[in-house]
Amino acid sequence: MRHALSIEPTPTSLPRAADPAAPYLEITDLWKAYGDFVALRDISLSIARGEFICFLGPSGCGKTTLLRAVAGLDLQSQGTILQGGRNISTLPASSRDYGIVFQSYALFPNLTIEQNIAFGLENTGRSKAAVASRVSELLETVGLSAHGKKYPAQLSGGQQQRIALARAIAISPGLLLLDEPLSALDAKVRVHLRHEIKALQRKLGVTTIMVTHDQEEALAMADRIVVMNHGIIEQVGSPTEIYRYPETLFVADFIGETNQFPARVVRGGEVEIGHSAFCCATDGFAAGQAATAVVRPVDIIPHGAHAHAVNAIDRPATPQNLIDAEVREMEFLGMFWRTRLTAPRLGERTLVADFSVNAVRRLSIETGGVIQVEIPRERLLLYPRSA
Ligand SMILES: Nc1ncnc2c1ncn2[C@@H]1O[C@H](COP(=O)(O)OP(=O)(O)OP(=O)(O)O)[C@@H](O)[C@H]1O
Repeated sequence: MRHALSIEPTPTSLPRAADPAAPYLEITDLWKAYGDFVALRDISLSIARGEFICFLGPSGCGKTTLLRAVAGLDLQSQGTILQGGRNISTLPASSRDYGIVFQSYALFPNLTIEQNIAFGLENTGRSKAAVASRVSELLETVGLSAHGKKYPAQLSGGQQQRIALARAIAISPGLLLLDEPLSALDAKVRVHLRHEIKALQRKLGVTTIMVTHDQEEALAMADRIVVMNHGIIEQVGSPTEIYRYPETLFVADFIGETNQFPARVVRGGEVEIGHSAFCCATDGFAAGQAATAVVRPVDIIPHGAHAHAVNAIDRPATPQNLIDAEVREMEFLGMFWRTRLTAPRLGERTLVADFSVNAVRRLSIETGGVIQVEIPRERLLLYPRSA
């Protein structure tokens, strides 16, 4: 067993000669326990210089614990962390090279905005004039030049968070850590600030880790997402990889929406759902194996009533995956229609499908109507299920 639950004294080494191909942050075999409870279990992760990484997962999965280990705010029980080739595993937070932004803006209420930003700069040996010039540059960077003389309470939540960001990047840290920085803001400000943070990160090229439980935020902002669950990493990948090719049922379910059906592999390339067989990739599954079949509502393709006909214009790519379905409910969600369908071939279960406004109009889809829908072969995913 690797998880000896004590802090391993790891010597702090001098930085290695910079190798541009080497990861900027390298976490290896990291464990964290609180008493008997293991919060992080054998985490290994490499982050490239300049990457924007999101730690994403449900409450309690360990994402904040991992961020705090990187920051030196909570030491890991075991494992190593290298930053820029330097072993920082046991360095105190004050000796590490990062700026951090928390969910609660954590600005000093009795200091002006300028003084808040200047705070971390004043002990860096800069002259007063250099500090003032850097502060005004940072205020301009976050678009709040007119507010330098105000106090935090005189700014909105979104503005305060931009100041917290300016303060975090003031000393040009090697690493920017963002702990749910947008969670306390209302939806509109959150979406706006998302773009600002991403643009700023790109401009500065600073390696960034953001903790979030908001999948949309992670998909919109991250170069790569680290999906966590119960103290382990379930998958690391780009937003499209995570969304399109979830490696586990947990990831499929946590990112985006899913229909899930109990299924059984019939033979290579074919799976039985409800009362009939559908085509899908069955790599790694044996004939007869129980599985959970997953398809996203947005991936279901509506077809005209006669899509089966040999000369039909919108003939499906996989005719075997075309099913007759009755529209039980329709809900207009602004950008699309969410429908609930029943289909004899799927048995008792309801299939949720999202159709564009155009498709609904073009195919005259309405509640009570019978349509044909295709479950595309490449969008039907299988995960192991205990029988
Ligand atoms: N100081 C502590 N003592 C004991 N258990 C802790 C401590 N800090 C965290 N934990 C536990 O470790 C687990 C991971 O906590 P962590 O804060 O990392 O989760 P999280 O993924 O960031 O969740 P959230 O989104 O709710 O903040 C949780 O079960 C939590 O209860």
